[in-house]
Amino acid sequence: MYLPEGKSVLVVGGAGYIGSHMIHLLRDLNIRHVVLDDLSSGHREALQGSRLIEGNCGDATLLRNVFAEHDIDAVIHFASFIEVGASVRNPAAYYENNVCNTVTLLSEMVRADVKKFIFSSTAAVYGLPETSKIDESHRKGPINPYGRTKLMVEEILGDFEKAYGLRSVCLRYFNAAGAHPDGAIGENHNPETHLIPLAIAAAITREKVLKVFGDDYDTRDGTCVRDYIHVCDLADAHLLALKYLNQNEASLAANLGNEAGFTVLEVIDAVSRLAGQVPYEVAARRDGDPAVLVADATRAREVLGWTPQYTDVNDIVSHALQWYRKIAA
Ligand SMILES: NC(=O)c1ccc[n+]([C@@H]2O[C@H](COP(=O)([O-])OP(=O)(O)OC[C@H]3O[C@@H](n4cnc5c(N)ncnc54)[C@H](O)[C@@H]3O)[C@@H](O)[C@H]2O)c1
Ligand SMILES: O=c1ccn([C@@H]2O[C@H](COP(=O)(O)OP(=O)(O)O[C@H]3O[C@H](CO)[C@H](O)[C@H](O)[C@H]3O)[C@@H](O)[C@H]2O)c(=O)[nH]1
Repeated sequence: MYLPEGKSVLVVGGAGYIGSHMIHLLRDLNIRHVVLDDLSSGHREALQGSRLIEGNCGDATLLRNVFAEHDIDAVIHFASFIEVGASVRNPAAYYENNVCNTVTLLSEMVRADVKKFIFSSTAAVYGLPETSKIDESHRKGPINPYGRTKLMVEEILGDFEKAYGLRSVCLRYFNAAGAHPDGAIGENHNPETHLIPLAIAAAITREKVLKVFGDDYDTRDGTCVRDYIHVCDLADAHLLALKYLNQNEASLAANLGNEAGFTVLEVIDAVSRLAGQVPYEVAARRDGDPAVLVADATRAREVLGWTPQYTDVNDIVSHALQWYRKIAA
């Protein structure tokens, strides 16, 4: 249903946060897979024994060997640099890794006649929202280099489909959060910039005060609203995207979010209830932060048949908390 008999999926960036949850799911379902990751931000132990080829997806020679040795039917591409602020300070590194290396990967796929691709895109391709919920037809206007790298790859994918017949599913995640409920894997970024793990660390260690970036936005309490989506629900959507590419002739772009927004202060409240009081102070706005980002994920539900399982923010926070306690122990 997901792959033709005997074939494998290549998971690029599978040792990272979201990628490792994909690998966990593939292993649970006995779906053949191999991981390519340069471990620039990923963790070998997050693979829990799945096969790792250590290397960069911009290395054409390595890719040629990977495609020659493994019977790959599809590629899921999680590998990229992910920090909006760093992309503003060092755009060259972001265009190099997120765009140039991806073009090399795509070109080697075409050379090896591998024509199915699932891409980690982002809500950041939309830029400043013009509607309360964002659907896929919303105007694209990224406001930082990170978002532009993702939109560029989406456009490149359109050209590769026309020219070479390479089909893709671009999954535009909103805010990935949470950890595997079995406690085995979770978010381990260094430096960590994401709200939920930082709020948990502040509550547990009480060493650092969480900075709330702005309380003068036009929202119900003045802080930014985001759509937090559980990382296991993201992994499920990739599986459905594999099925989609196996059963359809078309490409697709789909939002992945819970269609509900939480303010920064509401997230702090949820963390405070589960982990203890979060020490915080209001700081200046962070550059490049839209006030509200909430998904309309109708297309993922209707076309892919996706139903998120962990829609309660308390589940998202409690899974992240369980993971935090494990790595802090
Ligand atoms: N975390 C989020 O909230 C979020 C939201 C929207 C989109 N995304 C996208 O999802 C993807 C995964 O995000 P994440 O949070 O798991 O990030 P992550 O940094 O945890 O994982 C990325 C993985 O890719 C690897 N990698 C990076 N460049 C590589 C290269 N050139 N060759 C081989 N491996 C390479 C890293 O070592 C790491 O294991 C990224 O593309 C990101 O842009 C993430
Ligand atoms: O210490 C912090 C960290 C975050 N925030 C706020 O919390 C919200 C969420 O911030 P995150 O850094 O957790 O996530 P982002 O919304 O900035 O970005 C995430 O989602 C984007 C898409 O919406 C991109 O894909 C990006 O890669 C991904 O990290 C934002 O309003 C941010 O200003 C704080 O107030 N204090």
